[in-house]
Amino acid sequence: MSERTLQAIKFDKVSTTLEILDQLLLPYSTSYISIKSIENAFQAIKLMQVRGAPAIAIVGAFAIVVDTNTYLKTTTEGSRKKSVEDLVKSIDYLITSRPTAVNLSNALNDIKSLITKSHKPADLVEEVIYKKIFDYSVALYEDDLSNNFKIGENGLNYIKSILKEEKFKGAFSIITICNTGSLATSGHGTALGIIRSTYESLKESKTDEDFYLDHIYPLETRPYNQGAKLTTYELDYEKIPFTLICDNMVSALVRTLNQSKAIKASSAPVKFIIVGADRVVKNGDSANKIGTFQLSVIVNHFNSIPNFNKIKFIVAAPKTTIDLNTQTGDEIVIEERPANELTTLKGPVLTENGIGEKITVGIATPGISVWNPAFDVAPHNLIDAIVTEDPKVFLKDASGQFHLTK
Ligand SMILES: CSC[C@@H](O)[C@@H](O)C(=O)COP(=O)(O)O
Repeated sequence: MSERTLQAIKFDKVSTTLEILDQLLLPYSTSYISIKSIENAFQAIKLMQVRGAPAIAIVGAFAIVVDTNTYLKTTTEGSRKKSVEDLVKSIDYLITSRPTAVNLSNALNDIKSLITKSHKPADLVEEVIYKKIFDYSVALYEDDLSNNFKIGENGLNYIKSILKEEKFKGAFSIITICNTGSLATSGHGTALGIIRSTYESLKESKTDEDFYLDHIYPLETRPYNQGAKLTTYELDYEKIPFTLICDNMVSALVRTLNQSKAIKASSAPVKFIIVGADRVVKNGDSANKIGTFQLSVIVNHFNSIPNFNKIKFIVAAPKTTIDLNTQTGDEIVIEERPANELTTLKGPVLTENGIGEKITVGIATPGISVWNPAFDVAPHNLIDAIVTEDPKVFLKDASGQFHLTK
């Protein structure tokens, strides 16, 4: 295996080059691919070589930078033909690569308005436009990174406050779905960022009276297995103790652990389910990887049992994922993925000598009808807290309503 890394996006400000870690090859091989144009980015995002709401927005923005730079470098002032209208059209095309995550459309619409505010549609693309796109994209990347560390800290403080309020003592566990870590963002991550920050701060009990984070349960996250392939890769890299489970093992795991029975890995009860988001709308309904909704239902079921060890359902996302223009989750467009992502599995042959060629294996009857939504929506009434970079964690008021702000 080539050297392991958690850096999903590499943008070189001096040479104006963009490379992304090919997430379809992880965890078996670490290889970067070069993104040289808007079309390259469209394909990489659609194929999920880069995925995760913040990461696709950043790659989309940097791809416009690279594309525009190449155009300006390969044309002279006299030979330029690309108009602002042409550029806006290609940005609109890039937005369609993945519809559910709002970060991509937010960032690319921001870039469009930056350009159209100062230039008319027929104006030619020139250096001053490039500079605006460059500055915006670099700030998007840097802000995402610093916001993720704040999300981590704010999530940790929320977790501590809940455990103190409950007078909880001893070891606890966390369940998470999909991949929301460094690979899905500019670094550190959102839900996985909270897990990182919490483990860093609460990895061991300082006194018998303390609580500490003992174990993480990442879900496999069918059908694309972002949890099995990517979250386990990140947790293993960081040496955070974890045990992989399938998506359909959550209820059994929670019932076992929270009734003080042990499994081989740990006996620490599950106190938090922490998920990322692709779009958090005005009332707090949150779209995230398919399977997230059922997690919120499971939490609700267990929390309704008297004397059961209570669980909090937390959504972690930067404010760039909040969409105040959409009122409820019913209005969110859910991306549907191709049938073969459910009926086949792709991966390398694992041989005694290491990793062999990549193959596709069938796991369902060929040609059958398949429904393959990439996301679902956890309703706000089943969400306890929405953690952003803002130190004030969003909680519901007495009537069960969130009041989200940008
Ligand atoms: C910080 S990433 C938040 C979400 O984008 C993440 O949880 C998720 O659902 C990613 O889905 P994916 O289909 O892998 O792009």
